[in-house]
Parts: sequence; structure tokens; C-alpha cells
Amino acid sequence: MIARKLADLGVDVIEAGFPASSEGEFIATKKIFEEVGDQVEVIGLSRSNKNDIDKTISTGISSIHLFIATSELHMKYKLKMTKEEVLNKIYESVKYAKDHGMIVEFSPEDATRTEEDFLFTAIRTAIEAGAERINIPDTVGTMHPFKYYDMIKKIVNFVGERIIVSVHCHNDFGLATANSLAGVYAGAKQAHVTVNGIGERAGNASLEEVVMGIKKLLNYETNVKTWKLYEVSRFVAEMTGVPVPYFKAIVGDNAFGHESGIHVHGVIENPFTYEPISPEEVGNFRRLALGKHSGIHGLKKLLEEQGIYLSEDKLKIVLAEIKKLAESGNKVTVEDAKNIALKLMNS
Ligand SMILES: CC(=O)SCCNC(=O)CCNC(=O)[C@H](O)C(C)(C)COP(=O)(O)OP(=O)(O)OC[C@H]1O[C@@H](n2cnc3c(N)ncnc32)[C@H](O)[C@@H]1OP(=O)(O)O
Ligand SMILES: CC(C)C(=O)C(=O)O
Repeated sequence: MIARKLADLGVDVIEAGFPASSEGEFIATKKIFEEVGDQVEVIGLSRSNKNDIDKTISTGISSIHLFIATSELHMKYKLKMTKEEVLNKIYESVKYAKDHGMIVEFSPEDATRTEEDFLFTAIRTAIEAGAERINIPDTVGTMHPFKYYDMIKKIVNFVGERIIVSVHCHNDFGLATANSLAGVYAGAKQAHVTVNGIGERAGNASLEEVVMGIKKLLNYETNVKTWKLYEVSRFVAEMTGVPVPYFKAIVGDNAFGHESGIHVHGVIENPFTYEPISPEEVGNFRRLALGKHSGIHGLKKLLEEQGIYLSEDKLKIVLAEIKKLAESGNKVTVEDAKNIALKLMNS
């Protein structure tokens, strides 16, 4: 169901699963390919070994994302392999997948903590074996945008026009979106993202933020129908049981929420004063709230929407009541404002 939503949203690629990791992932990847493979590229994640590759191929998909770690830390403690062994694995696995007709994306896992010379050797090895996409994972989110920009720029120049460079950013320092945008600005043509930024630890770069950043901040185009972002976000939240944070950019319930009087006044006059994106553009909604920060303009508008028209003096009285209510720890609703106004009108 999520894959259908993503295909409809207009993403270019869905990484459907890791077929060798379980029967469920195998079936899901196969089914997703059968359901939406005619609309969107479906790719499967795989370690750099024959067993995982064979399993991925047997789902019927024709794109594979191969990865193996290249940092000293991961090679020594996790893989227990030498550099030479890792390079051999890269060459053999990419070549094997290519010989089976796959489109190959290769990731040097933990790329951003990999010694530079070795990283370039690993990338060159993957390309020589036939990889057509190189993904540069910031596996534990330790880059910052300036550094990641420089790194991606160098890699884009190194691999040339024929190879697509991709970015994959984790959010351990809250920089996944910023780093993804820095990578795209440096020439990456693909970004790995997840709906609502869900993922291991602090999560991955969020689809909604990266898409809107590319569109509005970099002024590049994607194929994503941005007005469906909110709907997809909520669908994934419901299916996963992982709620969307209230203050989440783009798709959070408060992403277009305004309470402060000065802001609400600005938005009433011209929404662009306090909304860099219009809520409709991402399928979200504007929410004007009442509270201790409210001002006359916003209160007037909310009451008039309820059919209540008060003089300036009366509005001031209602506003004072609202602030008092809010400051005593209550959440103030439009209904509260309406009741206060009606009481005043009848007194
Ligand atoms: C940064 C990332 O996101 S990487 C992708 C993360 N995703 C996953 O891990 C998918 C879910 N994983 C799983 O279901 C399981 O971990 C499996 C099926 C992949 C492997 O399970 P197990 O065989 O029980 O091994 P386990 O997970 O404990 O250890 C991983 C093994 O893979 C090896 N390995 C890790 N990465 C790679 C790689 N890219 N290429 C080859 N081997 C690798 C490790 O060295 C270790 O090998 P060992 O068993 O010989 O010591
Ligand atoms: C497999 C790779 C791309 C990964 O998920 C990571 O390094 O974070």
C-alpha cells in the first residue's frame, strides 16, 4: 500500500527491501515490483556476497543496491577484512550482478569516515566492475553541509557525467536534510530519503524536507507531486504507528500553525510573510490558534469566521480573557473565544 502511494507520489526509485534478510522482505520486494514496477524503478538492498545477490535477483527486480563498508573502523571490527579483501568483494559482487543483467548502485558504507584515497579506490573499483550509480552514505550522520558539499563535488568530478552520484544522509546531528541538499547542490542527481525521516537511530533524511528544499531552496525540479506529501506522510505514520512530530517541517501539524499575534496579522495580510511555502503546495493545512500570544487581528478573523462581529473595544476585552485563560494553563479554542464573545454581547 505504501509502495502504491510512493509510485503515485512520483518518486523515481523505491528501495523496497533487503530480500536476503527475511522471507517477508523477499516477498515484499517481489510483490512491490509486481505491483508498481511498471511505474517506478524498484531496487533491492544487498550485501556484497553471492547469496544476497542471488536472492535479490530471484525477486524478479532488475536493480540492485550493493554495499560494503570501507572505513577502517568497519573493516577492522565489523567485517574483519583487509582493504584488499574489501576491494575484491566490491569488484566481484558488482561484476556478478552486472553479469546477471542488473542495474547496479554501489555504496561504500561509512563513506564519510573512510580514508579519502581508499574511498576513491573503492569507487573506481565499483565503476570498473560496471556500477552505474555511486551512493555516498553518511552512515552515522557525522558530516556537516560544507564538508559534505566538498566531498560530493570531488566525487562528481571524479566519476564523470556517465555515473550518477547519490546521497544518503543520516540524522544523528539533525543535519540529514542540510547534508542531502548540500550534496545535491554539489552535483548529486539522486537522494536517498524516507517518508517522515524514519530510520535507524535518529532516522534518515526526510523525503518531504529534501523534496521541498530541492524545489524551493535550490530551485531544481523533482518528479514528486508535492501536494500529496502530507497525505503520504500521514498514511505512513498510520501504517507504521510512528507519529509525525508536531513541529516537523513541511508535514507536522504545526508546520503552518500560527498563534503569535504579529504572525497571524502578517499571514492574514499576506501568507508569505510567515509561510515560506503555502500549505496547499504540500497538502498540509494552515492552523490559526488562540493563546497568550494572540492579537486583535487574528481574534477578529477567527470570530468573524464564526459569524461574530465585535467592536474594537469588545475585541480587546475578549482578547484579555483569552490571555488570562491561556496563562492559567488552559488550551484556548475558537469555541472558548466564541463563548466569551457571546457572553459579552449578551451582558
Ligand atoms: C548501514 C546500513 O543500513 S546496512 C543495512 C542494514 N540492514 C540490515 O541489516 C537488514 C536486516 N538484517 C538482517 O536481517 C540480518 O542482519 C542479515 C540477514 C542481513 C544477516 O544476518 P546474520 O547472518 O545473522 O548476521 P549478522 O546480522 O549478525 O551479522 C552481519 C554479517 O554480515 C557481514 N556483513 C555486513 N555487511 C556486509 C557487506 N556489506 N557485505 C558482506 N558481508 C557483510 C558481517 O561481517 C557479518 O558477517 P559474519 O556473520 O560472517 O560475522
Ligand atoms: C547501505 C547503506 C547505504 C546505508 O544504509 C548506510 O550506510 O547508512
